[in-house]
Amino acid sequence: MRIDVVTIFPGYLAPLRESLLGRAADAGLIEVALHDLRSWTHDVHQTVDDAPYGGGPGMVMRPQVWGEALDAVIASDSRPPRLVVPAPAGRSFTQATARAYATEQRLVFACGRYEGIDQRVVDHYSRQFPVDEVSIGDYVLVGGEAAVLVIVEAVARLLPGVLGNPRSAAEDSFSDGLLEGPAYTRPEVWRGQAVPEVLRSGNHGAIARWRRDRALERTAKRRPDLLAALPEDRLDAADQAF
Ligand SMILES: Nc1ccccc1-c1cnco1
Repeated sequence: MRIDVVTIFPGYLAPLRESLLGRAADAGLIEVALHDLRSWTHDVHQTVDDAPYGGGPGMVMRPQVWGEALDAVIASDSRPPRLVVPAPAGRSFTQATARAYATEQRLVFACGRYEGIDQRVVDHYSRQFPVDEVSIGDYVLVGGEAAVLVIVEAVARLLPGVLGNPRSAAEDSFSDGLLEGPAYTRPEVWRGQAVPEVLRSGNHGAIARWRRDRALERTAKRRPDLLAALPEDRLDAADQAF
């Protein structure tokens, strides 16, 4: 997979070259290219934003700069892109989104700052490629860069060969629609707290049941919305207690 990120703070995306993603890039599983939006400005101040039409607070990013940047970046590789624009008004980015993005040959991220990017940029490219405005949560960031780090990590870990243990991608939180329950490791007792007996019993059926119950309990308490969204056939008779 090829990933391009256009941003006015390329240094912010340096972590994409570290650890997990760094190894994946070295192994050629992911190709990450960072592009400084200001490279496509032509004035001495490298202006990327301007006052919003209709007035109001903040600044809007200019369409001309984004158009030249995205034209150049998209043309730099033959793989057809999905353009992803992190935005507070975007559709929610979920594990399902991550799974869908993991099937793409190429993702091009446009990192907006200030009050966003002139809408005509998204409208223009939507006529040529799939364009998604996505939100990673209901809070306000200064720009899209942090969201790109989140999205790229969630997507890259699903790519074959990126994770050491492929099973964990399939079994992690949200993959069965529930939150993961509590996890324990040695020592057996720590500050007077013992590991639940069942986990040391060697009874795999009982352990699986206990883990499912803890996941259902935690999901019912912390994310009842996830429980309500579960398809009927995903809950068996023993689950009905939640
Ligand atoms: N708040 C923001 C400001 C700028 C670009 C993205 C966001 C965002 C993305 N997901 C939540 O917020």
